[in-house]
Amino acid sequence: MSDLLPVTRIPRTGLPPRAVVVGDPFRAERMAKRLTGAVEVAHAREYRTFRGSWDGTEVVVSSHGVGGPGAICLFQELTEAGVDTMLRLGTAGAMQPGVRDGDLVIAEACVRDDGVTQQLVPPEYPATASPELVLALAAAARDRQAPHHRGLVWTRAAFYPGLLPVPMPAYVAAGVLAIEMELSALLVHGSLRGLTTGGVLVIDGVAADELVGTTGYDPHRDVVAAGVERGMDVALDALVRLS
Ligand SMILES: O=P(O)(O)O[C@H]1O[C@H](CO)[C@@H](O)[C@H]1O
Ligand SMILES: O=c1cc[nH]c(=O)[nH]1
Repeated sequence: MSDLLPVTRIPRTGLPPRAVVVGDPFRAERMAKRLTGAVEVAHAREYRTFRGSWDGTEVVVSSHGVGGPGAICLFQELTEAGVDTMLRLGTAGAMQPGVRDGDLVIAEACVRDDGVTQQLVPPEYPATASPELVLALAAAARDRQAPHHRGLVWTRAAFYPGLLPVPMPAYVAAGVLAIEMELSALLVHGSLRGLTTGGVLVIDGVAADELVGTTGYDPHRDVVAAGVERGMDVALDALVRLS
């Protein structure tokens, strides 16, 4: 058997047990630059994996790309490698007034529209974050004075619209805070494997009807970049708080 896992090329042994996972491989690299003694341990496809330490705690930082089906390959292989705590730092569109660009949304649970976990477990099964990670994230955000909200997130597989109506008004009326694409896959995977999992998302625009019209979505703005920088510190601090 190879010493490397098949999809991500992560070594099967030797990784620390706590990880931050992000969508964008460049975000993983930027985050690794914050760590002491960072080394890249794997790079295959959209999956880049680093290890290093933050405030004396050894951590993994890994990218999972866009979309639940690809992301869950990383979550599975990190689990095979011995990681037992995974925290997603992503971006998301706001769904409620008062949830602003650059704010953090700490997920308590997700709507499971991820396009992959329906093939693993019945759709009624919940996608919930580990409460200790929710509280650690909230405490870290407070300490960093990062504007933040706690609540429900909609994970949805389709980014660009198609022909079918999107149930946005119902989920807005139901108080869902933000929409993104991978977190429920992580939370369901975590529950099925007995892991500690959670997520913190940086708001990068408003998820209105025109949500992902190619002119309406611009995550490449200073207000989002500043939020991502805060989100990285908050995510790493939360992992340290757990240890
Ligand atoms: O910024 P990341 O972590 O990639 O998260 C969000 O951004 C991507 C869409 O642009 C999707 O992956 C979505 O979940
Ligand atoms: O899925 C996503 C991610 C970021 N912003 C959005 O509006 N949607």
